[in-house]
Amino acid sequence: MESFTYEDIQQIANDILSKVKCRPKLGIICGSGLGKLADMVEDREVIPYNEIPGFPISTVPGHAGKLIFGTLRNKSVVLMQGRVHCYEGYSPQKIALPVRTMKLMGIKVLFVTNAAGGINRNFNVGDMMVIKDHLNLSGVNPLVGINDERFGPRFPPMSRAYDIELRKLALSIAKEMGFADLVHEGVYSMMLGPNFETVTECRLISIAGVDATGMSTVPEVIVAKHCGMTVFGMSLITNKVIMEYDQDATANHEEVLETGEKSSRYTQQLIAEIVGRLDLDI
Ligand SMILES: O=P(O)(O)O[C@H]1O[C@H](CO)[C@@H](O)[C@H]1O
Ligand SMILES: Nc1nc2[nH]cnc2c(=O)[nH]1
Repeated sequence: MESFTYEDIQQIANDILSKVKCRPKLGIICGSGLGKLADMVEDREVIPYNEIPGFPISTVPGHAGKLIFGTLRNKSVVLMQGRVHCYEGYSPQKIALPVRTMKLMGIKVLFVTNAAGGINRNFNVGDMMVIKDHLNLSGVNPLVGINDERFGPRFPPMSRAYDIELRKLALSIAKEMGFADLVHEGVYSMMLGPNFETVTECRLISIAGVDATGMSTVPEVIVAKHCGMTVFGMSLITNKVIMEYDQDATANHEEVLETGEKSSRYTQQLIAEIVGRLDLDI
């Protein structure tokens, strides 16, 4: 099994920090088609993943593969403009590496975003979902292997993974900003992918209480919680999943990216506003 020691990751974190002036406490992971979040960052310092020895490289369209350091609403941040997924062939441990690297760079709060298919029939394309919990249907877990207590405990709890105060803040900001009708709260599920769900899979997870489905985020959140980070998660609903047998329409990545292009404006505004109000001295 592929594994990375605390010292390996410390080395990567030190290498990265030696290249930038910024010392962020907040990390943001941009989902498919959500890389535009990086446009809000000022005083940028950019490092492509392929210039970071040991870092995984994004291979999927819509994931630029760059670390962007800078300021957002006067807060020092680092953005992952693009993530990696297990279906790209990376081990869950490799998926975990950027999050642990952020931890050892001093990140205390992690925002994770993703593009997801709407399972909840009340969700429309372009809506957002503040994640309140997740269902790991991927069959993988980045914490499998020897546990290094310097990261966290062998058996971490995963209830309340998504910070309740940040969830409340996001919903109240959406109300204040006049787009509360576009923002829901719900449960995200992760399938391994890369195929989109079958009709039966969608019906099953709907019965299980899932509101949106994707192929990412869960490994990052598990690792972030394991190492004590505060986590906020948000999905952009880029498509409605296919719930009827023999329906003509099919899910596709182009639609996912198109919706990201058209609708990520509100996601950007919401995230910027939350960041502006964060107390990062925690
Ligand atoms: O979860 P993110 O990276 O946003 O991307 C989602 O969109 C892609 C499918 O269109 C999959 O990678 C799925 O996980
Ligand atoms: N698994 C999955 N991932 C997605 N990413 C964006 N839309 C979808 C979807 O419908 N299903």
